Amino acid sequence: MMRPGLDLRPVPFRKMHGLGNDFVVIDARAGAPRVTPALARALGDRHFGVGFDQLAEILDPDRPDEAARVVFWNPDGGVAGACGNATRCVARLLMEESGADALILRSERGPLACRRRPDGLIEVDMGAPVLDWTAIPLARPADIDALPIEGAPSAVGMGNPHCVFFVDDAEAVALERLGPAVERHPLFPERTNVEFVQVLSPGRIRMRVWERGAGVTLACGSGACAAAVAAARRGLTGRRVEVLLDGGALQIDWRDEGVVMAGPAALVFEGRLSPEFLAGALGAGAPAGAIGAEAPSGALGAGAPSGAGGAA
Ligand SMILES: N[C@H](CCC[C@H](N)C(=O)O)C(=O)O
Repeated sequence: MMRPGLDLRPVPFRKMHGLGNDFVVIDARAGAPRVTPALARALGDRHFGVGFDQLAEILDPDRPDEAARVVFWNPDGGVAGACGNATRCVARLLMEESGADALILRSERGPLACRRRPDGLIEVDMGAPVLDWTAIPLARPADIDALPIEGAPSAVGMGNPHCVFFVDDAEAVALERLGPAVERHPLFPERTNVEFVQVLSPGRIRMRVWERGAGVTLACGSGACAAAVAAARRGLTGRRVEVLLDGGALQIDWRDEGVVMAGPAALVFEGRLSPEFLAGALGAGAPAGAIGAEAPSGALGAGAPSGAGGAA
């Protein structure tokens, strides 16, 4: 039931995807109400909500040279420190809005330089890989190129943790069985995204992914970056590779300045979340300034990171 006094105006959103890794994008700039963990969970439900692999929330920049800040939510209500495919989608939207061919977004991990290439693909510098076990993070010191887990996977951070297995046949991997077990392996205190990689040639790899807080997805940009770094560190590939995902291909180039990813960003539809959906999703409890609150006044809703067990 809708409480009298609740401000449940329709909330505009966009549905986008990068290689079938799909996103709801909510523009919370200019004091618009913020996303909460409860809204992310309700909206992420593919039957009772809209459904997404991640929700990208666009916030006002806090530096004049940056276009916006962006927060990535998983459907379990947790926050992800990085999302490569959604970064390209948000970059595309804001480039179309401003007419610029390049801009800087800021995520939890820092600035992300984005540009539109002449071939129409969106390119993002995802930053340097995190190769220090404390920062990935791992629970204890370990060789990040051969973790003490069956299959001796690699660990790489891209603003979020990744555990990369090298396999002979990526198609044969039981992703839905292995993914959740590795996601919650005690070596990863904030849980982890899980990639299975088959090296096809020094310039091409095949990858399938299980995402922390989301499950099997058709593509993962940060995961493709992590896989490319892990493969190059093992000498299996060069530093430039094409990564073939279930939803299509990404180009990854591990340069001195960072891991540069290029791929498409697609807009599917624009819609509005109905007051009825919001009332059911949020019940009586949205904090001030959040979507569904009594008095949206710009206060920030707080989300616990997926990794900190924020998903209830
Ligand atoms: N799909 C995203 C990554 C989401 C990672 C998220 N599942 C996490 O908890 O870190 C990408 O394109 O990079």
